[in-house]
Amino acid sequence: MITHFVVPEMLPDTIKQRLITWLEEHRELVVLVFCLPASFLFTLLLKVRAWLRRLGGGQQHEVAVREIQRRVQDWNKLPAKERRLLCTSRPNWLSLSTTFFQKHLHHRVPIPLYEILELDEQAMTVKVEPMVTIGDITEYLIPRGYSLAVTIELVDATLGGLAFGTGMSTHSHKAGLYHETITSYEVVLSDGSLVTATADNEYADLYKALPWSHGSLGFLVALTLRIVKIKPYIKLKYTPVSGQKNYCDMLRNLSGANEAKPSVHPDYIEGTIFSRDRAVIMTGDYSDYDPKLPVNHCAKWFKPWFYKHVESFLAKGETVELIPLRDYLLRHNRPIFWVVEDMLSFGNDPIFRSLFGWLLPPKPAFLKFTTTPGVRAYTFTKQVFQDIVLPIAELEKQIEIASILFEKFPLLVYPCKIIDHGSSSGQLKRPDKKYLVPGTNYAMYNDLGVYGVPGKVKAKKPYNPVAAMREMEKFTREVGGYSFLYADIFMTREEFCEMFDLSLYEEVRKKYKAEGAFPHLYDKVKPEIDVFAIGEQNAIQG
Ligand SMILES: Cc1cc2nc3c(=O)[nH]c(=O)nc-3n(C[C@H](O)[C@H](O)[C@H](O)COP(=O)(O)OP(=O)(O)OC[C@H]3O[C@@H](n4cnc5c(N)ncnc54)[C@H](O)[C@@H]3O)c2cc1C
Ligand SMILES: NC(=O)C1=CN([C@@H]2O[C@H](COP(=O)(O)OP(=O)(O)OC[C@H]3O[C@@H](n4cnc5c(N)ncnc54)[C@H](OP(=O)(O)O)[C@@H]3O)[C@@H](O)[C@H]2O)C=CC1
Ligand SMILES: CC(C)=CCC[C@@H](C)[C@H]1CC[C@@]2(C)C3=C(CC[C@]12C)[C@@]1(C)CC[C@H](O)C(C)(C)[C@@H]1CC3
Repeated sequence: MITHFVVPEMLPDTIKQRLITWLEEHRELVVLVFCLPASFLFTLLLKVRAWLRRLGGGQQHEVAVREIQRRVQDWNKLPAKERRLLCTSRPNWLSLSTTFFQKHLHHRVPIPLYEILELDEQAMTVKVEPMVTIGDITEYLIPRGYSLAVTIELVDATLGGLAFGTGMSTHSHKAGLYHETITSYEVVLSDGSLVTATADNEYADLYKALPWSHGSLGFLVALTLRIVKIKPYIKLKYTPVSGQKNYCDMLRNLSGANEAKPSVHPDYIEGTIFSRDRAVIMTGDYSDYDPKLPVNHCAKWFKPWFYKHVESFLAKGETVELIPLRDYLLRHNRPIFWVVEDMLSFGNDPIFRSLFGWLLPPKPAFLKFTTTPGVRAYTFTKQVFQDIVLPIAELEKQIEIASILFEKFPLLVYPCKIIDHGSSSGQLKRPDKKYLVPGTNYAMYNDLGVYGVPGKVKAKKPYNPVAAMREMEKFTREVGGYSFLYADIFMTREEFCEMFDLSLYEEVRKKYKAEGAFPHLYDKVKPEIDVFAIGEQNAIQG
């Protein structure tokens, strides 16, 4: 895929074709000598930019918010014909979605809000501006002995983006999805007014509809999040399990899907599925230093990639080690879970790691910045990036279907609590009663992560990306699950409305005059390209 952007368009076709063939044959060399150093420089440039922004001192929160309100009021004064729908001016290449929302067709409003506003140790909350990243907040909270209740593993994700998209971590079987940890949102509505929405104030309907709204109801200018107390290490136990039912049962029991026993469920749970029949289940608890246990600084650049380290326990058997909290939270960083493996097959080689490990991972923003239409088509036809929230009771079926459709391992499993908030629950459909954990108001779901080049593509077997993804989405709808909307979706509008419950959302859009001001959720997250046509062209025929 790299080839398409290093070959200048103006070259004669024959030379261009030869160059492309050469580059494709030496793809990994191109990644090593061009892509990784360029990504490294790009990351440095972004850091300098952030540093300069800090040096300049941010605007006072109230002043910056008034400026956003003023811009929205000015937009209201435009003649109706000139009023294009509103979105933030954050460039799409900075965002962590695989789609490229067409911001240039919209009226872009800058949201220059990068500050952490207040830590309240009594209430155990932190108030932040929306462009604060996971990197910034962990840098601030961890030395003070706290962490967000749901800290996702990608340092570049913003706290606002996660609030309006969604987020989950290996602690989500206790804390739920990221939005369950948000206690209030401050939002600028389409008329320029500023409101604070909480679960029990007059804007409770807005509070419920904001998660999974992707900026289609208003501009977020501040949010308050729950925090938890931490310890310096995670005591992590790796348990290899054979037999699909065995590892699925184990994940259900550990996460509390069958019975709620909060004191016995570990703080962190993760499953890495290496084949239909073999998995390693990881359970972690906060811990102080224990001289009896080995300490593994697994995030250091010369260490084996985490999922490879995990895989080694299939042969070694059950093992316990201490992992410093930072290393635990960053465990999937260098190989971006297992995405980098498909770009650089020798990336986990000990010699490569010792010499060049520090160059990893390539920055998602760099990869997006350099994406050409050819690369974009390649990404969704020959690769798959999906996180899907599904009832854990159906875990065996999930694994069967994903392995038939994509032949891609490892698969990622994070258990996650989905709370039934009653009749007006927002965009997430209420969990089916049969999935509720007895005596509670929640059901245990899980994230199923499928990342990389499908085995069928590698083996040049028949593969139609659109048909495969639509099959996966159909299954998701049938069991009452939800697709993460940062990823490409292949549903029609009707199918989308079947997967999500948009009744409260549509009411809220009318009531707070988002209609005609912000794009509709479906329009905001649907792929910007004609996936059906491109998918058909790129399907591998049998
Ligand atoms: C203790 C700790 C916990 C972390 N937890 C998470 C997490 O939960 N989820 C996640 O996605 N990422 C986590 N990280 C990673 C962290 O977000 C990134 O390392 C950092 O914020 C930005 O990375 P960088 O490569 O841009 O900058 P770097 O060059 O790695 O860091 C810039 C500077 O900030 C310091 N620093 C970086 N992160 C922290 C931190 N969290 N606490 C104290 N000082 C820090 C570094 O020592 C350095 O001086 C954690 C890091 C640390 C040290
Ligand atoms: N572990 C996990 O849970 C992971 C989750 N993700 C996903 O990544 C995304 C977060 O990435 P990030 O790059 O930070 O976010 P994005 O920039 O992709 O923003 C996500 C959505 O929220 C909207 N939005 C963001 N900030 C504001 C604001 N201040 N006001 C109004 N709307 C706003 C964006 O609208 P607009 O287009 O107008 O900017 C966009 O539609 C989420 O979608 C999340 O699901 C990714 C990785 C891991
Ligand atoms: C719930 C959990 C564990 C989520 C983890 C999700 C990550 C694996 C995803 C989130 C964003 C993500 C899809 C991304 C990519 C890889 C997988 C990521 C990092 C990449 C970098 C793959 C290459 C693509 O061309 C492109 C650059 C568009 C994307 C960007 C987002």
